[in-house]
Amino acid sequence: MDFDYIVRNVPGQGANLDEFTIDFEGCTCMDECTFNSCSCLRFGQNYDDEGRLLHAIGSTVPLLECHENCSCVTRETTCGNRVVQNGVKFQLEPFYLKNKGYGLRAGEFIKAGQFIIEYAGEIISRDEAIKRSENKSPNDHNYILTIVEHVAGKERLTHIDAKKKANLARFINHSCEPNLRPYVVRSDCIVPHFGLFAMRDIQSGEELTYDYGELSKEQLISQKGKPCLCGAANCRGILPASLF
Ligand SMILES: C[S@@+](CC[C@H](N)C(=O)[O-])C[C@H]1O[C@@H](n2cnc3c(N)ncnc32)[C@H](O)[C@@H]1O
Repeated sequence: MDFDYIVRNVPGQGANLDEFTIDFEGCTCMDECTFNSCSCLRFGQNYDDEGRLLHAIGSTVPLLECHENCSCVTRETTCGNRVVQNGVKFQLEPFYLKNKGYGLRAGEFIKAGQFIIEYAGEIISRDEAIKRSENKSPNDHNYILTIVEHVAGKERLTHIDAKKKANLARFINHSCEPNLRPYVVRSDCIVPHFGLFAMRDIQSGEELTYDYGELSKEQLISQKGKPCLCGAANCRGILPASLF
């Protein structure tokens, strides 16, 4: 439980600092930012009036929020296209589970589509991610999350290590039948945010979980890996563990 609390990603070993600079052109909306007028919403409206995600579950369209360079910066508390950047709005509670270590649960009722938290940590290079995972014993918890994106025919990997610098998202366990869905979100710079949204209504006290991803080819063949203890009827049996 020993880590420095941060609210958003910070550059770590090997990170490209240029990717953290505020770079995107902003929208020029004089009024409300909507699908018809706002250049940040060219892929579609992101949120409803209550800040709930509108994209269909399973959509791969990138989610772009308004930012520092947008004219709505003067209305940033009311602009409806700023949700992930405004941070956690619900009571979230770390708690101890015998078999999985710590987990995170909802401290209040949360409606489907609401933003819960982003997985924040140190952004590190691929080499550093390999080095850190090699230095870990197989039974240690893994806190390195890799975002895989396909941009213009190329694979783009972002490694987020929440071991030493993190927010409460580091406590969220995997489930093969999760109640949260991750979404890649960008606002001001190239470095993506890993936003977690409620897939359905969540009751106070329910453990929050998301699916850590597909099993790698090697895992599918060998069926080796950490046993998954999510308890879901459709449990795949092992924890998705591939870094890349
Ligand atoms: C990001 S951490 C989650 C928080 C962690 N349980 C803790 O105590 O800090 C990921 C690690 O939690 C454990 N874990 C998460 N989901 C699990 C599951 N469904 N079954 C077994 N272990 C799980 C694994 O050790 C995994 O590497």
